[in-house]
Amino acid sequence: MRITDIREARVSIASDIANAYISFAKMDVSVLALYTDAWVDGRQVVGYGFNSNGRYAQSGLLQERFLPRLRDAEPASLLAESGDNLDPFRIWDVLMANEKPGGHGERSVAVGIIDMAVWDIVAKVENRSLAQLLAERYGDGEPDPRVPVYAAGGYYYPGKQISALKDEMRDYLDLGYICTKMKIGGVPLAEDLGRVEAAIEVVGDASRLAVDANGRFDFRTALAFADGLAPYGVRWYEEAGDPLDYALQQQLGEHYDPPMATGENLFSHQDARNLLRYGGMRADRDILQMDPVLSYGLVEYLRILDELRKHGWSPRQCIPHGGHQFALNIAAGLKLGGNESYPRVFAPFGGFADSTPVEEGLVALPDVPGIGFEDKRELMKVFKEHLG
Ligand SMILES: O=C([O-])CC(=O)C(=O)O
Ligand SMILES: [Mg+2]
Repeated sequence: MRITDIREARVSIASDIANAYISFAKMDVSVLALYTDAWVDGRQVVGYGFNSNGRYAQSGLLQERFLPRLRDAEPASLLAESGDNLDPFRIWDVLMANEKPGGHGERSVAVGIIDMAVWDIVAKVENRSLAQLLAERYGDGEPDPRVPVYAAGGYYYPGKQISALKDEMRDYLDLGYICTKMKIGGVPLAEDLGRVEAAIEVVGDASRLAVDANGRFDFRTALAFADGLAPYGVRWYEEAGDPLDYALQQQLGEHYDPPMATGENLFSHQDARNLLRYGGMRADRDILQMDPVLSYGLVEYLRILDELRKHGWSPRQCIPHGGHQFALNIAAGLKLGGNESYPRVFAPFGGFADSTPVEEGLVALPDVPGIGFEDKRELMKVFKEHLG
């Protein structure tokens, strides 16, 4: 078996939304197709990958460094022992040859995109969903049949009123979600608390609403928001300060008892380990959001989960960032606590398979080999248009 063609393209997901830190006016993603000479059930096996929102397309790193390494590798060096499927771990080593440790930058995103496409292929060659494959290789044989998902949104839009935020939250409930998330930190505390109250009014209970500051706050502001939020009892308080400021996170945890969440901007098992060592995160309630695509792919995410276990954490405390089907398969197969979802924003990369609507906050996985993109018509259209 071999990879016969590699195609990558940049696709815009620009919109007029903003969180407390960035505008998405120029946001884009890389999409990738790896063609192979393998055929299953009369179909050529093609693996697809893309990066989650929040980091830009990785065309430069992919075209100049990582895809040439994949192209130039001896085909047999990419294969599992059996010789009839790819080996994601061997491929990871090929991609990361001559890369120094630390300073991960965004190469972790480029590698994650390739890793997603590789796992799509591996599961398709085995003719089962990635969730099933992961449960068989790393779990107890059976994936979770349904995964809890929450609707992420609640962004700042130009001129957006409280009434629009409420409409948005209502829309998510109508789509079958029970829990949602909204942005904070883009306006003064009092104004944000008004927005939080309005959202709670719609979702019905503060425990169904998470809030996300996107790393905006210094310690004093993080504490002021903590004091403002504490009486409500929101589901979690996400990325209060800079993602690498473990001391801030640790001190926040001493003041703020309800759940905190962070990790979407930690891109390696070493960074995740530092969070567990120094960030004061509490294994009985806090949520870890490392995103398998942004952080060097599933190969590295498995190392992150190993670190978690060593530090006494259950994978059930992980709810990955990104709202993509790759993480949904990982959540089901490795029995995480849930997955993010973007039902409206970042379409068609957000949301899940067409045949598995969200019901009561849970989503099933389609019975489709691989990651299941073939059951997501609008996304397949984008792949076909840009990757042939
Ligand atoms: O606004 C963003 O960058 C996305 C984000 O933080 C999230 O999904 O938690
Ligand atoms: Mg976030």
